[in-house]
Amino acid sequence: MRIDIVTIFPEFFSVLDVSLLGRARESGLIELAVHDLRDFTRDRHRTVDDTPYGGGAGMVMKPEPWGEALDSILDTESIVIFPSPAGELFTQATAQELASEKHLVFGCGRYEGIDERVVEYAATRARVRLMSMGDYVLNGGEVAAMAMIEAVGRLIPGVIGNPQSLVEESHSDGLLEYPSYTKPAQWRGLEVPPVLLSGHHGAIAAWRREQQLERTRRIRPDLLD
Ligand SMILES: COC(=O)c1ccnc(N)c1
Repeated sequence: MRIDIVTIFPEFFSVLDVSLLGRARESGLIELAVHDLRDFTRDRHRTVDDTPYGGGAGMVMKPEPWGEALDSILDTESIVIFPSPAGELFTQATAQELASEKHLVFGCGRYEGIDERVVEYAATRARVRLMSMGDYVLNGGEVAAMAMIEAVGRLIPGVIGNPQSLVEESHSDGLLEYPSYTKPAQWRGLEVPPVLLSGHHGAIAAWRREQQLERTRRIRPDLLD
């Protein structure tokens, strides 16, 4: 998979050089490039924003630099993702879906957002989706893009060492994950549930499933609708 990110804070993504995704990039499983939107400006001050038509507080990102940036990146297989509080909710199912794409392009907005014509123009060149991480506002799309890149990247075959660990985690089967324990068996007067020490795999699987259902009912009943 190739991932391109357009942002005015390219240094924000240097963290993607380390850890899991860093290794995935070294192994060629993921090809990632970060583009500074200001490199696509034509004026001396490398201006990326201006006042909003119709008035209102704040500034809007100008369309011209975005047009030049997207023209240099997009191909027919690209899908452009604009992180936005006005987007569709990004879920594990979305991550699974995007993990099979060949080319993800993240357009990270700042200020009061990006001129809407950028989204309209991008849609003439590629598939476009606005994606939200939940009902809250951030200062820019970078944090959301980072979360989506991690959520998607870890699902790409070969990125995670043991693919089985992807099967038993929260939301992979629509439920919250069961609680996990490791040594020591007693810690500060707290015990590990005895069934987990029983070696009885059937009973352990049944207990874990019940824990998933109980937790989901208690914490995220909406997932059971
Ligand atoms: C500027 O972007 C945001 O504020 C944003 C992006 C994605 N999800 C959100 N909940 C907010």
